[in-house]
Amino acid sequence: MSLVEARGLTKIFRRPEKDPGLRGSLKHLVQRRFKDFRAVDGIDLSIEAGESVAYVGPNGAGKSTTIKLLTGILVPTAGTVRVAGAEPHTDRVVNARNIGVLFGQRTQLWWDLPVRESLGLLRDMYDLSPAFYKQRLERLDEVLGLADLLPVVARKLSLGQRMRADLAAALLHQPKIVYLDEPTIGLDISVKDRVRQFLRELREDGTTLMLTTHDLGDIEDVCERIVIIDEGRKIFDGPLAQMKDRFARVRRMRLQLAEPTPVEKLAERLPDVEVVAGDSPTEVTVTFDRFTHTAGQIIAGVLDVVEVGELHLDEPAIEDVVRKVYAGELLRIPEPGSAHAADERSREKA
Ligand SMILES: Nc1ncnc2c1ncn2[C@@H]1O[C@H](COP(=O)(O)OP(=O)(O)OP(=O)(O)O)[C@@H](O)[C@H]1O
Repeated sequence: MSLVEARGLTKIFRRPEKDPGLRGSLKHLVQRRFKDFRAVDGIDLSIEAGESVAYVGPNGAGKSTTIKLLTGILVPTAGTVRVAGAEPHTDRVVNARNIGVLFGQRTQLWWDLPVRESLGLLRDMYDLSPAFYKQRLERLDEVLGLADLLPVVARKLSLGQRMRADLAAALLHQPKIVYLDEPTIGLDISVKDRVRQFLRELREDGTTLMLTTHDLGDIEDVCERIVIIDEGRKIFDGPLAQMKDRFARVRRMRLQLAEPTPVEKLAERLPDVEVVAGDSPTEVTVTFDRFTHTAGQIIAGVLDVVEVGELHLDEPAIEDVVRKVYAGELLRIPEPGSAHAADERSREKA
């Protein structure tokens, strides 16, 4: 069985529905109306021990709600969820021992206590033996540079220091899986690098990671797998490289031509494609939509006009794809070659 197993996971919130203005508010006071809203809508998710998964989607996609369902903070409306064999919302104590949680925007440290005392309280809550606690603190100090922070009161820590102390708090009991919500938000580059390096080490130690982030660097540096959700539904689940393949739509080909050729001649032969002259009269760059043209068609079109010496197909940037995810544009991109893609092409042409 996978470490995390969710089947048809669904969370429906009841939202008050009221007409605009004061009149609407007054009416709502006497005659309450509600509407169901599916924040998480039938998600299937399996995560194996040792995996590191980025869980991404535009604002309001349902990321935090999913994490809350997996951590047992929320009870699902429908579907099932098991984490290390336990049902998070019913087996709360067992679940708490198996998981660690870090919310980049909030702290789980006691605000007015030195970090050492917060960690001591967590040690007692998790019932850790003195030997285990000592060995854990040493390990966390090695990777997070914790020693300097231990005597400092949480509210006096800088954001980067607070994040290190919070990571230690989330990891003290050596959980099987750690959920990280925006773990590098607001950190400067050097602290970010340090946190990412630590997350990689954690992964190497065999800890399973699931993180939500808007930061491409976190995804590239820490995760092998990416799950994209939108409007509560999963729209992609696979390796990062595959995501690029599936969603990166615009491709760029740079060609070295056998002889100087006006770009207009090439453009005539390649309608719906952008042809731009390069630095020399024998260089051109062709930008095309991978869903409407293949690289082979582009090369054939150019060869009808002129011989080609060398060509180079640029790798699509993951950054472009992630930007589209956060702009909520991915839903509109159909699977290449699918009937839906053909429909969209004919719609675009029309
Ligand atoms: N307690 C609640 N009651 C009603 N609606 C809620 C509640 N919690 C979340 N929602 C709604 O559910 C949807 C998903 O919210 P969620 O916080 O999971 O999104 P998210 O993907 O984490 O977004 P963000 O990137 O902005 O944090 C949103 O439309 C949000 O308004």
